Amino acid sequence: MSVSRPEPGQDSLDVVAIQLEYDRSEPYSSRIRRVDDLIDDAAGADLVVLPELWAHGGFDYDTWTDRAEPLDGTFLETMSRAAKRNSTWLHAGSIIERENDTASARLWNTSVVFDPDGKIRATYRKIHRFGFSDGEPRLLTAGTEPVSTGLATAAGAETVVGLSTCYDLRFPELYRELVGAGTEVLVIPAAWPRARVEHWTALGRARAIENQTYVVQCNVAGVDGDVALGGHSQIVAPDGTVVAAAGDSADMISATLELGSLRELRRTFPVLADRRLG
Ligand SMILES: O=C(O)CCC(=O)C(=O)O
Repeated sequence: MSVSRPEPGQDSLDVVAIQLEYDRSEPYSSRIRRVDDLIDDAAGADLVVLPELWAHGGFDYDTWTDRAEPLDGTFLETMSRAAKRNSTWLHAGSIIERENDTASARLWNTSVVFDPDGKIRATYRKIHRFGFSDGEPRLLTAGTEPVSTGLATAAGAETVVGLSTCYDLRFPELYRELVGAGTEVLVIPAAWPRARVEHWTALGRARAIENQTYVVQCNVAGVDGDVALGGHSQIVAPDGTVVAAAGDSADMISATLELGSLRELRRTFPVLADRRLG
């Protein structure tokens, strides 16, 4: 992982997380067009975040092989144009990424981050696959590399964003690695079920507090097949305060991330420096 640490400063970052709701009757192409318009509604943000597998369907396993795309596929081309049109950083959530056109091609659950020129600046293949003996472990290859990326705004703010996806949230050791690489903002797209939504909100706050990072969690609402999704996207400050929160249905939440305050907290309450293991 190669990232540079930002210079200290009183920078801030305006973030919007778009909590989507969809059902399987909505055609794939219409869903993409609808979300493309929603990205325009977030115009002015420095960073726009979408949920995990929102186009491909978080639990729509039977469609994954057909819908899977390479990183230069048409769906991500649409996301690239949206980032460029709005001059925004866009975390496009994740896609089912296809390795190549062969029948034995590997598939990954891959998050993709575009810069305001519409260029891919980071991709992250989900390391912890959800489903135990079914779902992701059955269909997808696990990622192996933690990924973070530098992010700079036109106004001069600079930070490092650490990537992870949904079930990863249960594995705190991943976040320690990301923080070791300079991460100040954790972005976590998800398709997290309603049955365990308390875990989603509590673990997001825990990751923020223990790592002294902002945490941007973007979930899906509604019902995907027979799975009720949890919604409750949230943006958490490094002291654990929830600064923006969504409810049970489609929503757009926003917050200004005060990077100067984060750096001040780390300076005045330097718990990360007291780590003894790893
Ligand atoms: O950990 C959980 O409870 C949900 C995880 C999940 O739904 C996923 O990673 O897709």
